[in-house]
Amino acid sequence: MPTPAAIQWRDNQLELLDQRLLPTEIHYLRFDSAAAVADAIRDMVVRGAPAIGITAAYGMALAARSVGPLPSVAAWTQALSAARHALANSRPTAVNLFWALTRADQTIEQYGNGGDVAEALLQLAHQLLAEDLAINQRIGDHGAALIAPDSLVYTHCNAGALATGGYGTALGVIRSAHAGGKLRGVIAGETRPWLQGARLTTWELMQDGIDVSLATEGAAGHLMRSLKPSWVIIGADRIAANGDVANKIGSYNLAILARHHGVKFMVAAPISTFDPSLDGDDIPIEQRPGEEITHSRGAQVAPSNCISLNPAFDVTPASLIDAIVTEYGVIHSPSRESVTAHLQTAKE
Ligand SMILES: CSC[C@H]1O[C@H](OP(=O)(O)O)[C@H](O)[C@@H]1O
Repeated sequence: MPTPAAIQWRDNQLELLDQRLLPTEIHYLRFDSAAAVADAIRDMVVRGAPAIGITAAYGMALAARSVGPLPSVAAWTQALSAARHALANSRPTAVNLFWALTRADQTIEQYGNGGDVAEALLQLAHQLLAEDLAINQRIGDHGAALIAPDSLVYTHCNAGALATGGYGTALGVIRSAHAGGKLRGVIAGETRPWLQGARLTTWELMQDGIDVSLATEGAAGHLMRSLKPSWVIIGADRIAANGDVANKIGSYNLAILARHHGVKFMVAAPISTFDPSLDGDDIPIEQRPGEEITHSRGAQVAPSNCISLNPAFDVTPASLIDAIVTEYGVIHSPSRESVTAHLQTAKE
């Protein structure tokens, strides 16, 4: 059975697959307001950089639809600015969210406050959702071309269909490599504290019939040393001008281990994940509630009032990355110069 859609528009309402319940329960929540959508992003009902961006676009469409026919300019402006503020403050690291809001701004500017804006924003969200699937299939094929036959690969967190408009970025590469008969197997790191690897990635790959083994993050060094995977393949939440990459916490650890063990390191992401306005050291890193560490699936696993540190992302320097794969091709040995050149190619 293919992975169910993370995002869908049905019966004139936004439906989000509640990823907090996976893999044991498939349940969609329905949304009719931007504020509720912002809460869903913050609470990780939906997660994953591209999926967050697409969902934010639907949130803006819901805000425009909520204003009703012939609103006053003040009512219109208040509704859309409140929606944009709530969505922009839901999660800080995935730049796709802000890229999608910019696309919504452009749509609103193009239509003014006429009646068509709600429909135009809804069509924008549909377009971003449909485009993302095609983009991921291109990313998958570009990345799979780098993988030699009979390869074992390691992946972290979930950069799959559930994190995108479908197919996935890192898992898109894995799906395309599997389709090409190149994979000996996949090791999926569980990815504490939210367990995207254990709960989402193993679930996606098993449903596709792809040989996947779940491991704790703590085992990564031992497995690289003993099983010698060819690649570590991850997604991204923000790629900076100098080629540094923000991704799920633990990615930086894997990059250091990979370099030490001669394992190549690949980042798979769409162009909408690039942020040329800053370098890696300036990427905002989301700090999430300590309860995500002191409790696991509701069960307390640390002393009450235990002080905890829960950064949701880290930044891997470009020097530890062998390839960044986008829908436009591959940036080998990323640097400020090669990233700039790639983004220029994408604009042409
Ligand atoms: C396809 S990008 C997915 C990206 O997002 C994940 O973070 P989160 O689950 O907290 O949204 C992780 O960083 C993945 O690589």
